Amino acid sequence: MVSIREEDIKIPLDVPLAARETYIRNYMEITRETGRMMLFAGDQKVEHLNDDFFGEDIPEDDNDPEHLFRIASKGKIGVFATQLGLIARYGMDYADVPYLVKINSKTNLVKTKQMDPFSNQLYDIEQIVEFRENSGLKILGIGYTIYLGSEFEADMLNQAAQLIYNAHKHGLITVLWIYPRGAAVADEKDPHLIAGATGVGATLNADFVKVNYPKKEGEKSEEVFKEAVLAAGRTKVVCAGGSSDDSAKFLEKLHKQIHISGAQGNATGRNVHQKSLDEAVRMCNAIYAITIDDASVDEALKIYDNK
Ligand SMILES: O=P(O)(O)OC[C@H]1O[C@](O)(COP(=O)(O)O)[C@@H](O)[C@@H]1O
Repeated sequence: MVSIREEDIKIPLDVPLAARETYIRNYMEITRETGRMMLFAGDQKVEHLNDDFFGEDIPEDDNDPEHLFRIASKGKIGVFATQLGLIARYGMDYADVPYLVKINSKTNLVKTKQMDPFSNQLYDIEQIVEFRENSGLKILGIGYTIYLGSEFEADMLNQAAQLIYNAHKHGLITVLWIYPRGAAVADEKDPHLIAGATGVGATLNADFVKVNYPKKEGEKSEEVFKEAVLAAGRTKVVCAGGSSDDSAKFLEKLHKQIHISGAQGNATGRNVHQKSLDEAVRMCNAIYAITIDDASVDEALKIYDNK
């Protein structure tokens, strides 16, 4: 198992003295004292409407938002990311879950070819901090999506910068989802562009930046992804999971992202929740084993197969 000590954490200098202890506590909890993050992404009810939750090959359980909370409480995770509204509705029954509030979201109804994407901020940090105090829940961090290259890029960069500055003031951990997208973007998964995105995450002072796994004809993703990890410097890089894949293939890919590319965790949604509760929990535990316990793919598969 990889582990870090409190003194290993490079606390960003916009965290004021009074919030340093909270920042350290949140960082240790979100990374389970390893420096790596396993983020369970449950923000798709806005991002993809009901497409990810209902339909062929998706178990009925998934159509109920509580499925996400059941997984987050029964499975091993670092943090569960979703919108504040869902946390407020279900948090009383899932008080042990570590939460990350996704501050902006947009649906997939307006297509990129119709209009460049813009995801506006839903809450400010003062409200998140108020919610943390009123609910007593473990609100460890915030997340925000930037569509780099969109004609609304400047607004999203500005909101992200302000949110991170204010979040750090209160000791909250910050995760940026950065997806190059819009008319100006020819290839969203171009490795060099993804490296540009993680570099932007670093300049905005995000603790973690979440990107799509790069793809390049004739190259291995785990190799070309190294550019993005390096470009992020002290900001840690994690990958989105993408649409549901064969579980063994997914775990192998994750192992390579961490051990070949240098990613510091993962941020997975559909590959976990588009399963029955029992299978989703086993998948969480297998992902956690690779991310946090440094397990091999075989060891993780045994956990997934319940052997
Ligand atoms: O690329 P898209 O379709 O906008 O997807 C965005 C979604 O992907 C995620 O970043 C990761 O979720 P998945 O693991 O299901 O891909 C979600 O947090 C977000 O809702």
